[in-house]
Amino acid sequence: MCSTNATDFLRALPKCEHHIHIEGTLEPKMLFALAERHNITLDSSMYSTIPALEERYRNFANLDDFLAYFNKAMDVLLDEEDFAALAFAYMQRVHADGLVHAEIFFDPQAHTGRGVALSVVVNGLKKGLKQGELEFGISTELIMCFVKHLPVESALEAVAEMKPFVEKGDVIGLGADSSEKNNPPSKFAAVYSLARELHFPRLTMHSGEEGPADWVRQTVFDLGINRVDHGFHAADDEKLLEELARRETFLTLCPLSNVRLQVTPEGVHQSPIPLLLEKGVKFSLNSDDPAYFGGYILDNYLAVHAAFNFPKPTWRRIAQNGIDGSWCSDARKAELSERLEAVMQQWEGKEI
Ligand code: HPA
Ligand SMILES: [Zn+2]
Repeated sequence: MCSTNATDFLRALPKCEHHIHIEGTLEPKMLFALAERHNITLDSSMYSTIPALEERYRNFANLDDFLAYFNKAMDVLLDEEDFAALAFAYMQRVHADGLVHAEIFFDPQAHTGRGVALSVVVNGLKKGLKQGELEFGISTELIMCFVKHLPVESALEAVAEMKPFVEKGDVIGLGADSSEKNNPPSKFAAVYSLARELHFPRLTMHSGEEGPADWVRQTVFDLGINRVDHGFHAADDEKLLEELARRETFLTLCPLSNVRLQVTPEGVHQSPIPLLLEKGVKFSLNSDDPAYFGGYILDNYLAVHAAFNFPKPTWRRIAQNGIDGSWCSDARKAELSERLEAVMQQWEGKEI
């Protein structure tokens, strides 16, 4: 548990989120409501009641167990309005947490594979995000992820299909998510080569969530990707950490996700966050799939504070690194840095 002061301070910190799957914000309540709206009969062996589903979400055995639910739930997302509502609900929720900038993943193959047009997905998401930006002043970007469980050819097609949306600036980058088991980063080198050819401005990849430190090494050294989503197991290799610090590789950590997916089964205190700070590896704190993992962005900050009780200067450093590591304009970064400075001044001399 965190004190009221710590909660207020962490809420006030201008926070940036770089690892959030929009499909992972589909709350059970919205899932059931959309199923009803579209006359979809949910599979009763997975979806009986909202409380039963919430309870099931507390008991994931591993990443693949979670992915079965994550991928099934999306069946209720069908039209532009659904995607817009999903994106706007996320913006509304994180505004209350003090989020100021979000870089948001989505899985185009998971939708086009069900017959939903790519334009429906991107235009719907953009609509919801734009409404949220206007109402709450949160800046956002979209990053497509290809899914590692489908063939490389499918990922190549998905990247090629995204080209017009990248040219318009609607999508700024490529990531990779889904099942890590048996899917080393090197398998996907051609997908990133194509993204570079098509001038995707930004590249990232889920790596080292369940996979070993060596796969983080492959991601950064062999594929030349300098942002790593999770990157958790890099912490098993101190030499690698030193190299990541030297290269200013940015890790997007997800503390509550790691607990729910049994990466840190006993709690956030098992996270290597203090070691990363000591080694100078830059990272942000993120919610990953908040509807499934028991918390949005502030809950993740609070869980880290409950585990490590960091002093204010450490929190300032984490927040500043989150701003500096963002894929927004320098002007936006300067604005957010000023906001951080103002919050630190307000809190000067106060205990957290
Ligand atoms: O944490 C994750 N890892 C891999 N794939 C995912 N898809 C949604 N969340 C995740
Ligand atoms: Zn993720």
